[in-house]
Amino acid sequence: MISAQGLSYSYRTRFGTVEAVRNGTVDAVQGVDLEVAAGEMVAFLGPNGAGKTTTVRMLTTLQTPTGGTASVAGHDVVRERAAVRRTIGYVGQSSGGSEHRVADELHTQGRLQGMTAAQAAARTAELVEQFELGGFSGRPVAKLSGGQRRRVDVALGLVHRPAVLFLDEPSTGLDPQSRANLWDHLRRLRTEHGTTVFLTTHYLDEADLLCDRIIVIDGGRVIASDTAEALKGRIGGDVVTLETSRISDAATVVARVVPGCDLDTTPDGVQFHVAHAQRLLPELLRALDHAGVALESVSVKRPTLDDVFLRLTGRSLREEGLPARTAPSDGDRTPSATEPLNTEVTT
Ligand SMILES: Nc1ncnc2c1ncn2[C@@H]1O[C@H](COP(=O)(O)OP(=O)(O)OP(=O)(O)O)[C@@H](O)[C@H]1O
Repeated sequence: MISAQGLSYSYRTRFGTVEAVRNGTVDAVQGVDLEVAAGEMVAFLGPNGAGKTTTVRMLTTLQTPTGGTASVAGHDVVRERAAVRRTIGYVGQSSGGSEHRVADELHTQGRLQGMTAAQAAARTAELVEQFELGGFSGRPVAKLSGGQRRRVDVALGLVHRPAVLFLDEPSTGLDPQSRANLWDHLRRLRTEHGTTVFLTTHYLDEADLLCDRIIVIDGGRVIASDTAEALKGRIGGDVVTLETSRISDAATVVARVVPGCDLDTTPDGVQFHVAHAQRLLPELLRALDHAGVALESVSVKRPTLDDVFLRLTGRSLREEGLPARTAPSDGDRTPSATEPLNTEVTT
């Protein structure tokens, strides 16, 4: 349903503030290959600046790739833009919300998609019911809570019954309850309507709990693609984390007591993977004590997606200080959360 081969995008920029900058360009997406089957719900996971939004904007025809090819439902994203736009819904990163009433926004979107007034009214009623918007469909979108507004955003992206829905960070800024509620709606969309859903996120739990498959992107390249379980299975064994200020001494002791273990240092200590951690801890703790390495904490846990990311990239998705957004290049602009896709966009 979604297919990309060697998809790439380089921004022209006047300010070189990220490591990916080369000769006045930022290589934001560097040869992405991906395949998403009909009816799949896929999370596109990666840290800030990994290239998620840029990839989605190319797949949704909002930006023209500078390299590679991609198609959605068999339509090329460059040569058959209009056909792609008819097939997809796109919900961008959260907007402030308009001053128009929820029902009017849905109705207008239906009319923009070429429906008659009667068809738009019927579709509005359907979506109000499906997304439980009835309690506030007469209120201005801008006056809704973040979770309510996000449901309206998703409903707006679905007015024309697209076969594929793209969502860019759908739950950023939502409280846990609103996020769970949105996830329920997205799950129902897939199970009841067979919609293919492709969402970007940097929330590990969202990718883990909601999606059939996870594609991990980092530095503009896909570094993994599998189910959450299979990705976690790659880690093998328990994850042991030792918090200490004596990081290199702790690493030396761990390497001696658990030879061949996969050892990483973190900002607060060391982390390694081993089968049956509980059996080796007494000996390890004695050795650390003997070496005079004081520990602030010890934890043992089953692998998480963050451990997978740490293994793949050598750093945690939760780390601060990941690449920041550079100053926009000339001609770029940000779409509203539910930009009508039949509007031509210059990139
Ligand atoms: N308009 C732009 N001009 C120049 N560089 C840009 C522009 N937009 C994004 N970039 C850069 O391209 C890279 C990828 O950005 P992108 O927004 O695709 O990442 P992302 O994974 O969606 O990040 P986030 O999670 O923060 O939304 C980053 O290095 C970013 O700074």
